[in-house]
Amino acid sequence: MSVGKRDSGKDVQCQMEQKKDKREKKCTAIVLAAGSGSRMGTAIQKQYLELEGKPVLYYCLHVFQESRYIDEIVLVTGEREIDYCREKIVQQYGFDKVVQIVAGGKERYESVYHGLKYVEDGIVFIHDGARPFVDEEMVERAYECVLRDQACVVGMPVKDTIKIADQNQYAVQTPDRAYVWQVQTPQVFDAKLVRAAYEKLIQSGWEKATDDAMVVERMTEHPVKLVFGSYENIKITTPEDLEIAGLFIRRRRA
Ligand SMILES: Nc1ccn([C@@H]2O[C@H](COP(=O)(O)OP(=O)(O)OP(=O)(O)O)[C@@H](O)[C@H]2O)c(=O)n1
Ligand SMILES: C[C@](O)(CO)[C@H](O)COP(=O)(O)O
Repeated sequence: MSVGKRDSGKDVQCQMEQKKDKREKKCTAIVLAAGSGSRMGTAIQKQYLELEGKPVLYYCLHVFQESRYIDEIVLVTGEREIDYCREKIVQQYGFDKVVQIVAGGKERYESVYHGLKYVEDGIVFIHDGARPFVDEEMVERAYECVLRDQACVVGMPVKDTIKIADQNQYAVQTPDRAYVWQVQTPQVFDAKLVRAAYEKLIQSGWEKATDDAMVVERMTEHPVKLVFGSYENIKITTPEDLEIAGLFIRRRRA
């Protein structure tokens, strides 16, 4: 390697360190892995299925473990999977940023609520353990956005035309797709804001929250900013998603 090249490598390293040093807030990732995976229909829950030699859950934990933004990880699993996760995932792959492994609830929002109890103030990244393709650039975009807006979610503009249907499955509306996004995770918030929203949600008894942005929107009216995720940041939900995920990983390795 030439001296010039080595110097520019040093510069890049130095810039990265400065960026890290400039970080203003502690960041905790809550990784959700307490779902039953009913739509996947496999005997083993989808987050533990093998994907190119590693459990699905491994991939996002690896990204957060390596991230220069994430300080700690709270892993939320089923009560019966806590020991398995500790031994076969956290210890086996050396994920030492995992500071808690806690039992989740029946619904996703209950699992988030349990996880939030272990988060101190700062910033919280709430992420589906069934989304293996979060990456460092996405984490960075979300981090920069949350510093300004206190609440943001990653997602992508939809590619298809969307129809709103009535109960009889007749199309009743076609929203302008320039304003329609499909949201993903991580969903990233100021910890105090999202904790207050979840406290209110639990008190309200409302049971229809399918993502965290919805909880913040309804319970606090605080605006939630949309940040670009990626079209690869899929959630493993049904069997074909696992095949697609395998393809993405093999392509990256090639
Ligand atoms: N009670 C729940 C439900 C879901 N999740 C997690 O939230 C993410 C997104 O949920 P989803 O894909 O709906 O997972 P499942 O509930 O497992 O799947 P299904 O709805 O098909 O049963 C997953 O990482 C899942 O493990 C969770 O931690 N606790
Ligand atoms: C949070 C989420 O992944 C955003 O797309 C999604 O809403 C989870 O919903 P699910 O019903 O648990 O799949």
